[in-house]
Amino acid sequence: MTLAKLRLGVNIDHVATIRNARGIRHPDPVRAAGLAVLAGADGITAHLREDRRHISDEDIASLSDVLSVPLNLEMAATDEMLEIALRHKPHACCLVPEKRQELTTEGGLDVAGQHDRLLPYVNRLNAAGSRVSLFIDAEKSQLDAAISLGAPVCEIHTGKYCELSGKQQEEELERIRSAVAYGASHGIEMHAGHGLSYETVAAIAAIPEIRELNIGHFLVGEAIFHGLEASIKEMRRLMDEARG
Ligand SMILES: CC(=O)[C@@H](O)[C@H](O)COP(=O)(O)O
Ligand SMILES: NCC(=O)COP(=O)(O)O
Repeated sequence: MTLAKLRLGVNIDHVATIRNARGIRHPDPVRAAGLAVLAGADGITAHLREDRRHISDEDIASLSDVLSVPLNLEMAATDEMLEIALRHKPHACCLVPEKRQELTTEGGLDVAGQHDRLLPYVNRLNAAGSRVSLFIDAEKSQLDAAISLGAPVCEIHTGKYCELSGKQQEEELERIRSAVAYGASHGIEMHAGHGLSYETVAAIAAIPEIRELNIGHFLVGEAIFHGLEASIKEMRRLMDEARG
């Protein structure tokens, strides 16, 4: 069976990580976003962290001005980030958890535990016309909370799946499959991402109800060896192959 084509959102955060290592303008993540689009990205994802360790406010302003494809702004649920999102009105806003000391986003947003705190963020972003996405672990309780909040999209955190191996990885994959099926059956558009690579993408891409994958760190790393365009094209090929 051939499944509907998956969208690929290319996350350009770690182009900015390299730029920021020198505090200069090169390499420019906005230029990388343009190349990613030419290579077949259906959208661009950027995480404006509260500590601005990679993407900057100026990057978000430039991406909002120049992108020809949808921008998915990943952000913590804070008043500062809400104000920025309402100013730029990106196509999508993905609410993610943040910890100051973490190296990367360690887990999903605890939507079930913060329902009432998150409600005004979801409502204001929905009202502004941005598609609200909640970055969550593969748990039914989190999806129930997302449904009750009226979020149209959930993105399942695939980081744990990517780090595990053998039976544990298979069990996590099964948890992701059931969560995706559950969310989709309740009308949520299901996305997935975090830590995906050539080795891990196929099993996730083959989950029929998933509509979009967001992939960044691996692609930026692989670009060092094969170039950004070739790396994105290979990821696209693996995703298409997994859809049959
Ligand atoms: C929320 C998420 O998954 C992405 O933001 C991705 O992790 C890249 O940003 P970090 O590596 O800074 O977490
Ligand atoms: N939301 C996941 C994302 O945007 C990309 O994560 P990664 O591939 O950089 O780990």
